[in-house]
Amino acid sequence: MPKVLVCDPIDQAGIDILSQVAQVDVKTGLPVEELVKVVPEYDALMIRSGTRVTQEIIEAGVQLKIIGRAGVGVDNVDVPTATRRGVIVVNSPEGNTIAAAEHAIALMLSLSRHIPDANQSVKNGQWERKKFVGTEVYKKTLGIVGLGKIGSHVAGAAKAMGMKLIAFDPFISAERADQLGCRLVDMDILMQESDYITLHIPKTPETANLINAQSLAKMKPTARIINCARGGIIDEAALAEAVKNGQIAGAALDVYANEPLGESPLTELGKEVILTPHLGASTTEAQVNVAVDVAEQIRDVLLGLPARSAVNIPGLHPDALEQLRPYLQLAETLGNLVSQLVGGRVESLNIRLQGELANNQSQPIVIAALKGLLSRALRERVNYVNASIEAQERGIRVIETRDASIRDYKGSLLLQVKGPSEEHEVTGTLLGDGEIRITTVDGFPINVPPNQHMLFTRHRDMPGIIGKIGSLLGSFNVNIASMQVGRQIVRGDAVMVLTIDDPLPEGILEEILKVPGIRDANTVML
Ligand SMILES: NC(=O)C1=CN([C@@H]2O[C@H](COP(=O)(O)OP(=O)(O)OC[C@H]3O[C@@H](n4cnc5c(N)ncnc54)[C@H](O)[C@@H]3O)[C@@H](O)[C@H]2O)C=CC1
Ligand SMILES: O=C(O)C(=O)COP(=O)(O)O
Repeated sequence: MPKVLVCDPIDQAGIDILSQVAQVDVKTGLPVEELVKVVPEYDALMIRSGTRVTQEIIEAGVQLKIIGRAGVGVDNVDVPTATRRGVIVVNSPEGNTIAAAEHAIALMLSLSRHIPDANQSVKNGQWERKKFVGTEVYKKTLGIVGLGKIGSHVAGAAKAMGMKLIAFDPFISAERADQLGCRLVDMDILMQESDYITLHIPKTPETANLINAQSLAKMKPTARIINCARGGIIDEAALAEAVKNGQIAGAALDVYANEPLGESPLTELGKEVILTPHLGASTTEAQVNVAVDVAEQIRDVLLGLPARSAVNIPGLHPDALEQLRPYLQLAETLGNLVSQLVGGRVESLNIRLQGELANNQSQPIVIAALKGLLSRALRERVNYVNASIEAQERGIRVIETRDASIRDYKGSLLLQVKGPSEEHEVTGTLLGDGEIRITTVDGFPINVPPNQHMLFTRHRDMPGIIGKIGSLLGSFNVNIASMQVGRQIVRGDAVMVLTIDDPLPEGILEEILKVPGIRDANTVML
């Protein structure tokens, strides 16, 4: 049974799902050295923001197949190392969107009405109405940095409160911003015009220290900034300084460069600064959402199925993935088959999506074909995560074409593979029930389901050959399950495809090649 290590607190609903297929150990708060020691026995890790999955941990995780982040940000995972090692990294892109957006709004209103300090004052037995006079957000300008899922939800809520919206997001179209009632501006304008600024961008090398002493100096003295995205996007020392000097009116932070926060100039400031301990995703609803979402993906991957939100495999909407899943299997099977026909090194793959398949997103299908193609050489080391990198590093040229006009089947896939000395092509399709059929080999029409043990021959179409092969296999005690011959012209060349119950015994291939009229013979294991 596979083993999953849960390193941060996650909802029981996720643990229940994982337990269907794996032994689940919950060990939260392990120091790195301890994690490096225990990780070799685990097939999967499930984490939140509390665990940093470093290169050292991933490299020690010799069995690791998947790292599941029960949340959005994967900046605490060394994704490039995971990718190189073929470890899938998944997250839950939408599970905590609402929770994080509502927390940002809560912080904005808390800042404008001094709610945390007012609450504390009443609890201390005081009644200080004058001290806590606030300001309204109505008709004030909210500057949203990052108009993705969380930023968009914040925009909707802020709009409903009558705020004016401006946004900075270089990857969002003006039409999308328009739909959300936002005016796209550059970062300088956003800093200058906003009464409130809220950050909803990932932490990347470009966004680190995006808000620094220089940019803070552009803000209005009445303006406030909220960071519910990631620590390290704001220079905390510069922010503390700006608040202290009255250069800006206040700030609310949920995330910090180092967590837990510990000693910081921010904790010494008064009611102008509100600090929460990374609570953006901490709602009952969000925790169930992300735990279930990520646990289901870990379960699927451990069962050999694709993950729907892998951050290091080409993204595909779950519905599209569901529809494409049988074709991924087809592509992988054909890749595996044709690589065995070619025999050794592969120089190029020409992949053609035909019929209705031509209208589909090709990238996952190409990756599946490459995975199949490399599986003989790399075995379980190759997967959907690293197949493209492995192919690239081996210098395999990939050419993709589409032909919607080919209507021999509803949708079919053609793979042409060139090696240094041999070149082969196969086509396959799916039947109504999703069963795979190999429909051509080197241009010869056949109709064969893939089988664990197969024999492919190329021969001259002449009487007696089929009988001879049959007797030869019989003399080696090989049981034939099915046999098919495909030809283009009578007494020209033909292919023969046999499915057999057991692997071919040693030496038999040499005997087959001696049969007059046989030009080529290959065993294939699928
Ligand atoms: N405090 C908390 O507990 C939580 C924090 N988060 C953080 O919130 C961030 C945003 O999450 P989502 O909205 O779901 O992500 P998203 O991917 O939907 O949106 C991010 C947006 O940022 C934009 N962006 C990227 N680089 C940018 C740059 N240099 N300048 C301006 N815009 C840029 C992107 O175009 C995208 O529209 C996450 O990366 C995560 O770090 C997410 C959930 C909970
Ligand atoms: O989802 C995110 O990116 C978050 O920051 C939430 O972090 P958490 O899972 O609450 O440790």
